[in-house]
Amino acid sequence: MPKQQRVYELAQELEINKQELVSKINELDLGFSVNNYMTVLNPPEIDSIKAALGGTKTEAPKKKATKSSKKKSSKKAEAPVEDKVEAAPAAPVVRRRRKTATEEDEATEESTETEVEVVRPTVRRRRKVETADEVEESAEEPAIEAEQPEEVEEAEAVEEPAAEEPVAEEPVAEEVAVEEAAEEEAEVSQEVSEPVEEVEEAAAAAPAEEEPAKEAPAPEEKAAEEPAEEAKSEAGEKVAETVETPAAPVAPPIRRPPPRSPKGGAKVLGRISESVLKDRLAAENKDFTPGPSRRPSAGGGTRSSSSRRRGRTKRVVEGSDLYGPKSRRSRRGGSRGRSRGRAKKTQKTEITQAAEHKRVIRIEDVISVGDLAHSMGIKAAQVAMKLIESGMMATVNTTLDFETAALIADEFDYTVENVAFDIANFYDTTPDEEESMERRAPVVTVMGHVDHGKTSLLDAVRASSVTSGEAGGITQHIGAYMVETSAGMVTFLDTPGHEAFTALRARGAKATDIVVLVVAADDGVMPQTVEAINHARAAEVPIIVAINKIDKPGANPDRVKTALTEYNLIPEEWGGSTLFVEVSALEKLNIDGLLEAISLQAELQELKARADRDAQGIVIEAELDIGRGPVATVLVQRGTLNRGDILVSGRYYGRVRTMHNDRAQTIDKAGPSQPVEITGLSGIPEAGEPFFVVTEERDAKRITENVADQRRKEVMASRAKESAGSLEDLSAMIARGEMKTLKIILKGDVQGSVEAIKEAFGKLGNDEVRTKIIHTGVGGITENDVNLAASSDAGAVIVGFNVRPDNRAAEVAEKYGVQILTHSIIYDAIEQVRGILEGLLSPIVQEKVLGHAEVRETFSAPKIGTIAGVYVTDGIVRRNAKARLLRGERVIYESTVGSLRRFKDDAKEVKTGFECGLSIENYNDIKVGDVVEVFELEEVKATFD
Ligand SMILES: Nc1nc2c(ncn2[C@@H]2O[C@H](COP(=O)(O)OP(=O)(O)OP(=O)(O)O)[C@@H](O)[C@H]2O)c(=O)[nH]1
Repeated sequence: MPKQQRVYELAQELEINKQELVSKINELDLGFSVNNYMTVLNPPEIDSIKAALGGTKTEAPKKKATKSSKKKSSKKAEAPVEDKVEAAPAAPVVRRRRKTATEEDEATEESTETEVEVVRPTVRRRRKVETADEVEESAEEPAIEAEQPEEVEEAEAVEEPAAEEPVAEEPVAEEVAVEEAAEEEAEVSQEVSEPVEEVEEAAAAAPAEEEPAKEAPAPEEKAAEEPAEEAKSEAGEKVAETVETPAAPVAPPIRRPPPRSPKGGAKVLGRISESVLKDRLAAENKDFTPGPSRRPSAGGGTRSSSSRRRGRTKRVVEGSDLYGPKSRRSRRGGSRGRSRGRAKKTQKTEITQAAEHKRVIRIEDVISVGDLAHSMGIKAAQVAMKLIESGMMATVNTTLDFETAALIADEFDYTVENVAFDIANFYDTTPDEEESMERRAPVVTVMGHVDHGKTSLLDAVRASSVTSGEAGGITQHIGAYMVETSAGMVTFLDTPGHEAFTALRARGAKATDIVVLVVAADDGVMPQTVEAINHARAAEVPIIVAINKIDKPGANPDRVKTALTEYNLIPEEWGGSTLFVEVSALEKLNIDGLLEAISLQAELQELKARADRDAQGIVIEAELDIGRGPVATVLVQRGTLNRGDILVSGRYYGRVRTMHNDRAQTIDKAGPSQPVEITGLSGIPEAGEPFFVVTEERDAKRITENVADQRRKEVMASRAKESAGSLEDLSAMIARGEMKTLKIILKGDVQGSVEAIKEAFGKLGNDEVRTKIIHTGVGGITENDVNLAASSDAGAVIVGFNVRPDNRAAEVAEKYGVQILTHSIIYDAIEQVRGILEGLLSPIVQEKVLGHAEVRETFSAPKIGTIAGVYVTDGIVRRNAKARLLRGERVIYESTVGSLRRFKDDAKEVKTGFECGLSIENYNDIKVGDVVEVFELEEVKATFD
């Protein structure tokens, strides 16, 4: 001490159950919460937990004793299960009861575990928990399995009773998987426990909610520890079976004395008669499938803890949105693991109607058919069938986008929720209450054709500002500034030019309230004027037309007005609704008139914002200042930005260290429509990137990390799509000279075949193209492989020999456009790669002679030059075909056939035996006796042979 501890370590120290400790920490409202028992606690947190849990320790010795004895018996039971389960005699239920009933004085959570064991064998559950723990600590990465989705399906269908598949086989090593498993366990436990209570009540047992296995008689525990392990295991299995198979013989229930305990959350132990249980479930309109390989409940409070955790997922930063992809992967892995475990445990599928709240499937943009089916607890084939019925060919690996997944899920009465990380979810888009808002300055952007006077007009406006002459009011360029007019403040974005405007708009940010369209009176409506109109229209921003340069002699404002009517910009005096102002930026004529028009327009728009809230806004521009680090000009759009606020913008965040207004004055706060220059960000955000303020720095960190991750993937995706969209694209790349090597990631089922294929690939190719193995490995194709392929400079293909991509890898490959080639015959793999390489070879250009023509006479034509009167001796002569002039054996000139005529008519081609006149493009020195050889070039696919 003092040192950090994980929750489970503290639980060990406090001698309480780790899940229970998680629940308690979150219940105690200590000012922090924990996600799961792997969460790291700081010394102060540890102290406050210990202080708050002072009373808990008193229970510890009992618990420990119970737990250890339970573990002991549980462990004893484990070993034989796998080998002897089939040989064991069936008498199970009683034995199970005995074992579980031994848990005298067991604390809340322990008793709930026991209760689960009533209906499902303890052995497996205990093992899963323990194994998961162990794996969690030891394994960094789940074992890669050459997992074929079909196998999963098969497994679901087989559903053999198989306690022998240890959960540790599954890649559940990661924390989140375990956590999720725990959550689900809790739910199962709760569901299962309800009937138990009922049974107990029926058996005249009183306060079912109250007490763990207090009444469990000691002899039963002994019985549980008897050497007849196999019988016990068998018992567990049998319990499971009898519960779901109505025809199975049912052992008579053993009634127990009503349990008593002052502690809440514990459940009464009692043996459940299958028929009673079934009746109970039937009464509740539920079905019961004992399959889920869920761990025993970690305590009476676990359900609430689980829901608390869910509740937290809705929090900005605790949500699943913020979990890294790694966690998500492990979650998936975990869920697959459970699926398989469940499949092997049950004899046959029973359709379990999920509770309403569980009928929501959360996906991140996409989901595979297999995963979707799994989430709905149905066979992938059913989902595939639905898709095929709707006209979409699908396999278990087909990736569905959110819309399709939602449609299909709806067919099965499920809802799909897209929980993909989207920073836009963090922007508060709910409008503030009308009464909380106050008038704000309009934000104006000046646009127009080049040289029509945008900059001059902005300068003139700035100079006209009431405050411009103030001492200390040295204007500095911060990309935006506020001008005080007689009608109030106006904010000008000093980003003339369409690019800046569109850059802001491209990010969905609407920074501008009014566009001032500058049109030079002497030049009129020009292409960029029209572009500006279109941009403003697209952004639904009203336009004020400033007809500039009216001081110029050739100025013709009416011509401009007339021209603009074509674009539906009609001045008021002509019956329209557009404000037109005639100005001279140079002479500073009527600048007030322009500002007045702006104020009038702003009034019409009733621009309001709430000031007393966290700031939100947009980055106008940002750059790196050598001395100050990243400097950003931001426009506050709602709320007030304070110095010291934690600001998040795209990938970057930081505490606002300094804040200056457009006159370089240090300020502490900035309200709506105010542009300020800030420092303190971790990087340079892009112009147009929205920003918002968060309270916790760690929230900012997590959000920006996710944004960075997401943007990286987007870049990778677009790059991969461009570069590795298809094999044809790869060929196109080589044609463009962009790739000379075919990068390959090679995965195989065994090292031997990987080595053999690697060697064979190495021999393919020639001087021009070759393979380059950038990664090899034994095992299934994983998301990492796909990421590697996608991030490879020129894209890479993945070759899988006797292995397939897991669902996640397939999804990501689809997303990034990474090619995955799977084979089970080495020869085929080699041939395909050879084919790709050959496709990458530059085609061979061959010459094909079309024919010859002998020059019989020559004459010259005005415009054309020398015309040769020729006789086609063989083949054909074609207009525009390539031609070379031969004099004897010498090639005199190479060009194309220009004009081609027979008598007075133009001809396309002339055949053997005919005469015609032709010219050779750019060559006149044709002589009688020369031969014109006509030919064309054709491309032939190159091969290595
Ligand atoms: N006579 C006259 N000349 C003007 C007026 N406004 C601008 N000019 C001149 O027009 C030219 C272009 O003005 P700018 O303000 O640079 O025009 P701009 O639209 O900002 O140009 P770009 O930034 O290149 O798109 C300059 O030489 C200005 O002096 C005006 O009202 N009257």
